[in-house]
Amino acid sequence: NPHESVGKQINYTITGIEAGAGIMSSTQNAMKAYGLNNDKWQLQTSSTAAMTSTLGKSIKNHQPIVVTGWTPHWMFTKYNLKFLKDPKNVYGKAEDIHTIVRKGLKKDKPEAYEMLNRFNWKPAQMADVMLKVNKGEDPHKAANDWIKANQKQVDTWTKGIKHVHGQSIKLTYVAWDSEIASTNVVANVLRSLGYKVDIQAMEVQPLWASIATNAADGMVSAWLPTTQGLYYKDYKGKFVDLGANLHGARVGLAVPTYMKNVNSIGDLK
Ligand SMILES: C[SH](C)CC(=O)O
Repeated sequence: NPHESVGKQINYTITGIEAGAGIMSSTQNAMKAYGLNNDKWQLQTSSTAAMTSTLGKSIKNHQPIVVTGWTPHWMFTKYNLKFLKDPKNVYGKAEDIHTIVRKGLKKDKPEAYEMLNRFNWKPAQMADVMLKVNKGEDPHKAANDWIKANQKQVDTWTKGIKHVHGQSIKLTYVAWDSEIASTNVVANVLRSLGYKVDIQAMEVQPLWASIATNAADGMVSAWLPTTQGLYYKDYKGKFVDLGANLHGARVGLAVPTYMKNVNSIGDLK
């Protein structure tokens, strides 16, 4: 019933992803900041796959829904979505995705360090690989196809770095479509330098712990400064931040564009 408050229409539920994701702590902050925090409101934790499938079903049935959303992500190309304005700037401005490596990597594996330090690409390029994977292509192959189609740019990440033999690299990541794309591209480029590369998916907290405990060599999944700012602070001093590998990402609450009268997070009340 369109005359009911939006909150009532969505059963006071914001459809989220896995609990430890930075977007979830930002959303809890947003619910407090915008007064969506009485006992009726809930932030549903599930997984990225469950969130995108619930989103797809709601859109198919033209139903109202509010999800934790981010770009680059295929959900913004596949569906007509809009971010809700965040006048209190709880989610932060445009986010960057940083490359984080373990202390000591530069000394132990200078070639891998150098390549990881140079890795950088644009949101549209990440979205390219993501869309191929979403269409069912194997991530390793989708990454390889992208590398072949962008060989000149990829060569700038390895130019002058000598080939290695008999060395391995362990990359960790979170199985968000965005990081499946970036981690597979980086893994394939490291393989082209001669490394044996193992990539392992996990939740955000173990991801940061894997670098801080030297269990892994590096990761390209750090959404900063706001989204994973808590982890950055918790593990300060136990990792090396190689800076942004992608600028202009964005995190927030998103709704289908057919929810005409909802344009700011405050409109949900
Ligand atoms: C789901 S966003 C890509 C990143 C995060 O929430 O930590």
